Amino acid sequence: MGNLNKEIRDGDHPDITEERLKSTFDTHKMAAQIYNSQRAADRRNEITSAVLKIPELQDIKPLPFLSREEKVEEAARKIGILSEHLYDLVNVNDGAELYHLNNVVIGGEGNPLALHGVMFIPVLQAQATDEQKKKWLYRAMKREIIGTYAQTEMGHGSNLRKLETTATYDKATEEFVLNSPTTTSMKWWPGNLGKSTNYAVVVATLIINEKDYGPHSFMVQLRDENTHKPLPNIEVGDIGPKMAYNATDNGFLKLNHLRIPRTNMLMKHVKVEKDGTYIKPPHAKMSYSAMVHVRAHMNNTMAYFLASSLTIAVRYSSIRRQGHINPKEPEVKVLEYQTQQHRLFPHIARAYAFSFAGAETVRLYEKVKKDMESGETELMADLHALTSGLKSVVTYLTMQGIEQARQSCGGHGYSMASYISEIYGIAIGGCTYEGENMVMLLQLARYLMKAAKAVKEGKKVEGLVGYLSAPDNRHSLIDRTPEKSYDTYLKTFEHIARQQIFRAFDKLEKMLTSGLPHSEAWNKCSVELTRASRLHTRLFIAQAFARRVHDVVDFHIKEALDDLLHLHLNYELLDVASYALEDGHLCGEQMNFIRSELYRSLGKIRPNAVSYVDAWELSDMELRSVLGRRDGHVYENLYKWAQNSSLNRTDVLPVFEKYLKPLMMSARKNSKL
Ligand SMILES: CC/C=C\C/C=C\C/C=C\CCCC(=O)SCCNC(=O)CCNC(=O)[C@H](O)C(C)(C)COP(=O)(O)OP(=O)(O)OC[C@H]1O[C@@H](n2cnc3c(N)ncnc32)[C@H](O)[C@@H]1OP(=O)(O)O
Ligand SMILES: Cc1cc2nc3c(=O)[nH]c(=O)nc-3n(C[C@H](O)[C@H](O)[C@H](O)COP(=O)(O)OP(=O)(O)OC[C@H]3O[C@@H](n4cnc5c(N)ncnc54)[C@H](O)[C@@H]3O)c2cc1C
Repeated sequence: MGNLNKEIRDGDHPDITEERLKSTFDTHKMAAQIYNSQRAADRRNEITSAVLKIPELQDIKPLPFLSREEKVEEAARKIGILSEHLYDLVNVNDGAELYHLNNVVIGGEGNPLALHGVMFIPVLQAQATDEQKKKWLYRAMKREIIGTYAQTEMGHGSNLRKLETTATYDKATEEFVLNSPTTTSMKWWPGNLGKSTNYAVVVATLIINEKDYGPHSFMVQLRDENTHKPLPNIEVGDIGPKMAYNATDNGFLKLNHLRIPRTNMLMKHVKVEKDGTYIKPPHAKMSYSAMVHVRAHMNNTMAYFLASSLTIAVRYSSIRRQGHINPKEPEVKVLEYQTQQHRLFPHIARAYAFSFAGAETVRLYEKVKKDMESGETELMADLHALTSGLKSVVTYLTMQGIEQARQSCGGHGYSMASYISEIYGIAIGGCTYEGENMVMLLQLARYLMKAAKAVKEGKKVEGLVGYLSAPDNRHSLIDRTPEKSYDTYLKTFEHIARQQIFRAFDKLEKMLTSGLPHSEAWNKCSVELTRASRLHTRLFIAQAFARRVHDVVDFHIKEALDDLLHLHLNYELLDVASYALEDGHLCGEQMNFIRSELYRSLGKIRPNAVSYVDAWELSDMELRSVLGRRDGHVYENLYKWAQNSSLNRTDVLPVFEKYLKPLMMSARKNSKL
């Protein structure tokens, strides 16, 4: 097969060039699959090229060498330049392009407008009336004001019904009185709340005539638009350094009987009339739309984080030589070791899978969003279930994959020069934010239990849970069908998910029949319930991957994706096989078959490994990793990178005279005695 990777460059490390010459597919055509169209893939590269030509948009030094204050300032400096020139420099057209521009120029550690774009604008789009949009949304879109989404409190994040911030309606003045009555009621965590934003959508418990109506959204001006000083009755600040994501000022907010006009409650779907009459929304959870928005997009964000770490690890593994396979031959690239392949390749397949599952999720999200505009809410439950499960499974598996990528780089993986630790720190926030993973799995479990109940009652269920009422084979046909017939794999995944869903259902029913209150029975079944949710979600991911491969027309791309899918199905099935061994759906012989298919897949993927990660088209500027450099010249650049360390400014640090010298002197004196 001739080289299809057009990006062979003079001067690149010969070991990495050798990899690219082996490629069986055109990485830019593969990028079209990852980014869902050739146009989108082209645009990413156009944007990167435009940015590379603008000196003031380059990093002033590698980000790990910046202090927190410098990180915050750098992000703000760049966002200022970008905001001014967004259209003339790169003519950004949509959210995906904006996200890419942000990743290249600023990186994943955040910026003052992060929550403005990700939550503040979406919440206004979904929940503000036309009049409110005129007042705030259009100003927000022009960046005349900067906002965030302030929901979580020090004491409560998951259980929204117990938020302590109150919004009490005062009929006499037609105002809401917003109050943080306790320390734990302070808003705590919202991104950019600390120092950057001057407005926030604050989620507070609505009280009318002493009746609690649950969480509702209110627009609150936090700071003076000119001086940026906090307004009276408002205390606001930064919550301090975090594991990562430290260019972002996650903040706290204390409201002291702050009065805002009645018309500051976001009232597109729900209303409080002047006289205090409450008008319910068409669906009780419409006000949760901003969270669903982020959850729906998180698969792609996580795929990106995972792909970034794998790009670094796979490229590095192709130039890192250590040890021998054949003692008579030179030291091998560490990528030749089967353990290294097993450590990395299944995660490459997952990154692709998350991206394809993400594309399907965003499509459903867009449909539901459109429906909601006209008050249609039928698909909200499906979307909530799907996004809750995916959010949890994808963030968790991404965490595993990034950590494997780090370990696969040996000692240099632990250095910030790899940048993997920063990517890890940013990505794992996703296991917590936008719904703690266990909590979200249990949300999906509610949906699954309803479906299981319907099936038990003899009803047919459809859509995402349709397989629950479909015919099932007693034994898997996995090693009894022609090669590359994925139906048998998917049927085995279906069987596993179905069995676990009904196992959890039966356990729950048994406890309920024995007289246990529902919430107690639910808690006692919750591990089984979360397992059911994970298996259901992993089935969906495998199906989405198979659907995409099925739809691809280009022969080389289809073949390369098919190899990844084959690896994915075998690896994932081995990971969950105990469920199918338990009831004899799979037997020992089939386990051997799956294992040998997995090892065969690793060998098949190996020649294309660098191309699979190159296809994500992540520029050096965007990766910010010495190990992940596209040209493979790691060692000389590691040395250059270390020169940035402020500890190297002088040969002798003041601590020598201050502490080390006296320590050694006194030790020497003592040893002479
Ligand atoms: C583009 C983005 C990309 C990347 C992001 C990058 C940077 C951003 C960085 C950080 C952003 C982080 C922002 C945040 O973290 S904001 C705060 C997020 N907080 C949460 O997610 C809180 C999680 N908790 C909840 O969502 C809820 O409390 C709850 C767990 C869902 C429970 O709610 P509750 O009101 O008590 O409801 P239940 O009684 O449990 O359920 C009743 C009923 O309602 C259904 N339900 C719940 N939610 C929804 C929904 N959103 N849509 C539809 N239906 C919903 C639920 O299933 C149940 O239905 P039943 O039929 O079973 O009764
Ligand atoms: C980087 C980052 C950015 C954030 N940005 C924002 C933001 O912009 N705006 C905002 O409002 N918030 C933000 N948050 C807050 C975030 O949304 C919450 O921290 C998150 O929803 C989890 O809630 P919690 O902290 O209350 O966790 P808790 O609910 O206290 O979780 C603690 C433990 O309790 C368990 N648990 C809790 N409830 C249940 C249950 N019902 N059943 C079983 N187990 C349970 C959890 O699984 C977990 O193991 C951010 C958080 C982070 C880390």
